[in-house]
Amino acid sequence: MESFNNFSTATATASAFKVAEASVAVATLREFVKGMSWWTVAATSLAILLVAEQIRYLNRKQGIAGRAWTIPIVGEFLASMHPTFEGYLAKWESGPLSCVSVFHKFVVIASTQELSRKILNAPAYVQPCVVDAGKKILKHTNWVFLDGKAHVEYRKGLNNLFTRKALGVYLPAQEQVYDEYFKEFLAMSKEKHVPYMNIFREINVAVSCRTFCGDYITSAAIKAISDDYWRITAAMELVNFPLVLPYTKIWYGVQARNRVLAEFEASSAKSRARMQAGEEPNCMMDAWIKEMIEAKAFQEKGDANSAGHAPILIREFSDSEIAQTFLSFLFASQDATSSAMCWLFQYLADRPEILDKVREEQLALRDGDRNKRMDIDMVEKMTYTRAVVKETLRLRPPVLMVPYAAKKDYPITPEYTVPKGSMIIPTFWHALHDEEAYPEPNHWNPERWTEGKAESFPRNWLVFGTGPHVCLGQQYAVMHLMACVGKASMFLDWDHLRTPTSDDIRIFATTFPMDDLLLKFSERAA
Ligand code: HEM
Repeated sequence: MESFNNFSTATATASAFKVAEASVAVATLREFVKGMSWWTVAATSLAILLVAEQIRYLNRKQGIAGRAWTIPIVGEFLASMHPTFEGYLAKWESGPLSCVSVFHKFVVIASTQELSRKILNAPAYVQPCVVDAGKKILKHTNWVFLDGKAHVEYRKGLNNLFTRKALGVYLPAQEQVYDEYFKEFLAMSKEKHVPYMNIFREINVAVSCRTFCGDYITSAAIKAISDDYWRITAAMELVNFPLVLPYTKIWYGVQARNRVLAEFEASSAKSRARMQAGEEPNCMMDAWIKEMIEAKAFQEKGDANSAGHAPILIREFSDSEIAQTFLSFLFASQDATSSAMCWLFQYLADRPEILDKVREEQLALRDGDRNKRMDIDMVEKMTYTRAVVKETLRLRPPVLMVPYAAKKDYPITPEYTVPKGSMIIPTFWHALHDEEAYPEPNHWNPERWTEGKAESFPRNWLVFGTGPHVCLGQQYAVMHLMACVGKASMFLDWDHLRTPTSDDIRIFATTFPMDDLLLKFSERAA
């Protein structure tokens, strides 16, 4: 007890001294400031803040690559407004871990396969980071913002939409869209080469809407969604005005989002009625709603579903939740799939000997009859066409990086800890251009997937990410690209007008040919 009292007295005395010291310091500072003009006070405060900013930056940076000092206040904001591929590459090549600062945000970039995989598989430390505009457009209630167990649970309920059986159900609607658009391709570029980047964006919206909503959605509504989607992409800026004021980009984006959601919600209601009437599913909404109905029946009566297994009822989802989920799919798929389609048509036009091999495979799979409709068995046997798609995705990955946020201090290497609150970005370029896995990595060589050793390096295949947030639609995306280009090879010839920038990469959410891809289509003789 005695020693406790002594300790308390000593502590109280020390505290009293500290208070006295602090009061003296404040008084001295006050005297010092008194002799200064307001301008001097303001300038001194600013100088202190700027020095503190640099110290903070250096403390976070430690030994990793990056500027020796950060640009005051804005950091690398201006460079981030107009990103170039060459700028990104220089950053990735500067070190396995590098950093930038944008306003107050500290950003760590990982460029090696090992570090990128490590981040994507570290849900205890990181979670996906969506720009502020993303939350406004997709709505805060969207499932993509869930983390940890809640995310895993929600995702489980969506896996059934991408099974082999389900993918087969969506194919007829997809093929119908290819038929319609191929006619448009022929009409559009009859006279001369035209830029196809936007046209490919449009066909991908149409394929997505038909796959998600089947015939519940009209062609006019799909066209409107395609136009609206531009507004959604345009609103996705790194930094937006914080309020949704009328006639700003973000406001147009939110209006567009509302129209898309209204269409998807109405489709979900129609699908629910048709599935409740016991009809066959032919789109993703049908597949989801049918699974829910069957799971409920199983809970109530113990009936196995039509596939003979006991379905799991995660929970019942409302039309509004279903619509929001499909909005997230449209958001996740639209730019990436359009990017892949551009490069695919470009490379095949530039290398006719490879296109000939695709044609040979496609015709053989149709037993010599190019009019034969596709089914899942046929698509699965497209070995060479798959190699062409994979090689295109490898050489020109649509998604170059995925921003994550550090939930807590993250000791990513023995030497470096990513500070809590930083943005941390795994990147994919180096993994996908690794000399060992892909000799001559800048050469487009589909054979590396059939005869070469590319398939022996699954850890390098980061096109669709990895870990708990790995792309949900990857099988569907590859199947759609194979089916589309395979069918095009049967009915269309296309010529690419090469320009000096055809192989350069334009960053527009994803990667596109710098010259917007100038193509001319003509009908192919039977
Ligand atoms: C070539 C086309 C595509 C590419 C390159 C691509 C790539 C990616 C990447 C890199 C991620 C992040 C993975 C991670 O954080 O580890 C992702 C996530 C996602 N993708 Fe894709 N994607 C494509 C097409 C699609 C399609 C067609 C759909 C749906 C129909 C889709 C749905 C999603 C969803 C829902 C997520 C988030 C998953 C989650 O957070 O759990 N993607 N995608």
